[in-house]
Amino acid sequence: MAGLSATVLLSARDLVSPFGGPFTFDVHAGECIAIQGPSGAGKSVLLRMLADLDPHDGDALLDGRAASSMSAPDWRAAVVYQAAEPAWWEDTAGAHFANAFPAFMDSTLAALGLSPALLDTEITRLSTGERQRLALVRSLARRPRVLLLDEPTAALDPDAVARVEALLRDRLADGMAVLVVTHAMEQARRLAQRIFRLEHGKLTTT
Ligand SMILES: Nc1ncnc2c1ncn2[C@@H]1O[C@H](COP(=O)(O)OP(=O)(O)OP(=O)(O)O)[C@@H](O)[C@H]1O
Repeated sequence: MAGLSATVLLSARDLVSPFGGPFTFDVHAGECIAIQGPSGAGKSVLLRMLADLDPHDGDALLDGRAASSMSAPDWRAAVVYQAAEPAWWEDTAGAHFANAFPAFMDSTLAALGLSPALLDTEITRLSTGERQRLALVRSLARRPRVLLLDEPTAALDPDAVARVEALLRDRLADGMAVLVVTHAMEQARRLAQRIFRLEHGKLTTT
């Protein structure tokens, strides 16, 4: 873990769901952990437990503070989960960014190769890859301490994948932690300091 902060940001403590666990591990500030494993192994459930979105036993801690001692909205503002197929509740992507800083929007859209005009396009008319990158913009606009990404580049071409990874590296350098579920071993090797494998309800480090 050379170059990484020694600061533990997020801790999972005996997290258990009907689909796996107990999971106990620490994530450091600025660290990226990739999670791999077969379809249906429970990778999404693990991320959703960390975001306090799925029922579970055990607890998660942020800066040593237990999720169970915080309100769900406060926890989820700091520990942000991005689904593999994120939901949109307004007609356009732009309507989801009412509170985002213009400078953040300009630089983040440019970094991801997205035209600002896409913000005014109906969500249903956007390509899958455009929606996937706009979902990342939406997640980052919340300024998470920990970002939980569920297959964030599954719909993207190699250039867009490289842009996403570069943007994540920038945020990691600023101290954000990332847990990313990815089936792409090469991506896991490029981004992550540690790679976890989830199979038969158990986590191992590869
Ligand atoms: N709310 C739920 N109710 C019932 N079963 C669920 C629920 N959520 C997840 N599951 C089941 O839990 C198991 C793990 O699902 P999960 O989505 O975490 O798998 P995954 O490892 O992310 O798979 P994939 O790589 O295909 O996305 C699956 O068998 C799924 O059907």
